[in-house]
Amino acid sequence: MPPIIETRGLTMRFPRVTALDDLTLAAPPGVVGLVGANGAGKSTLIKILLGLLPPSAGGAQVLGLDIARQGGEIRRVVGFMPEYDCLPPDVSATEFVVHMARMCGLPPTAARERAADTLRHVGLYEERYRPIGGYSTGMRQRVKLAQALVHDPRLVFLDEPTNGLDPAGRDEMLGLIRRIGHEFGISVLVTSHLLGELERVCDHVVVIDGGRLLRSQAVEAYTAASGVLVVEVDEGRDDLGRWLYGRGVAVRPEERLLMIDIGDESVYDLVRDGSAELGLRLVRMEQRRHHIEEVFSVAPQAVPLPPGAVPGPPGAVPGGPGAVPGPAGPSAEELRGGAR
Ligand SMILES: Nc1ncnc2c1ncn2[C@@H]1O[C@H](COP(=O)(O)OP(=O)(O)OP(=O)(O)O)[C@@H](O)[C@H]1O
Repeated sequence: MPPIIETRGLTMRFPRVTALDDLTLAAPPGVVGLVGANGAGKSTLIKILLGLLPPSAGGAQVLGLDIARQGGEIRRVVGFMPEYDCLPPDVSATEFVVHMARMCGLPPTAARERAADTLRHVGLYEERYRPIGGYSTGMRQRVKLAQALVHDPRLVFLDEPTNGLDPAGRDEMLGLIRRIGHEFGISVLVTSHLLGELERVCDHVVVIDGGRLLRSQAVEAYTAASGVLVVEVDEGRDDLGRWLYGRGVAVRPEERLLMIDIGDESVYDLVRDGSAELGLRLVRMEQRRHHIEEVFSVAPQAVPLPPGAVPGPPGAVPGGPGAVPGPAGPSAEELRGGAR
């Protein structure tokens, strides 16, 4: 399937900052996440893709349409939910969304029908007749989403749609985004500075940092199995660690668990045998999966053992290939808190 978005060397220089720096990427149809810390260049990219802001250099296509020459056509087939609140307080959601449908060229009756359907789809019912000024943040986000969908677009750009929502509102919004992509068949480009939430709803995630592309790949590729085996025993963690270490296994403790390098398959048998020989109850043995947050971590590091946990010569615990990445780099929460 052809990409929904393709950029080539896209660059946007403002007088004091380069917001996008030679960005080349291709995003497939489906739900695509665009993640980056505040100021990474997400909103700038959306404005350029809508044909509203001419880039300093490079080019892009959206649904095969060229941003430099076909901005109007792009905006006809793409819906946009902006990050910031831009709703008139003294009209109702129905009036506003009907108005937006009319602006997109729908005749009056079709505009009213589409507005009613769309507001229902985003979960606004009786409230839709009340003035927007009295709405909660969650309701306002839904109105912004409805106006992005009312002209039946093939693709929607959602800029930070979970901003300002409480955990329940966030879950509902994420559920809606998945439905838009998977039930309504509308491709979605959704931005967030929260990596974890994109992991839950997206098929593909693009990560940018300081206007540069860090990574663009399917979500499964971010969360592929790592080379680390996680083992939990109900007691005797250190005994098992020593036992494994004595047989040449690279092992280190982490909280109540043992992290073991999967050198080869025999390590599974060794864990089983060690637990049996020591009379320990094996609670868990599973291959650790990567987290999407690790994109922002620096190179994997060895984590030193707490004194006396698993004895061995100094530096014996391996930090080579397969070592669990250390807690370096900003976490998702730090990314979130960074510039708010
Ligand atoms: N019109 C403008 N003039 C000058 N600088 C701008 C302009 N628009 C954006 N910038 C700068 O470009 C950089 C990228 O901004 P952008 O809004 O695209 O980031 P973002 O990833 O969407 O972050 P946020 O979530 O905070 O909006 C920032 O340093 C911002 O200050």
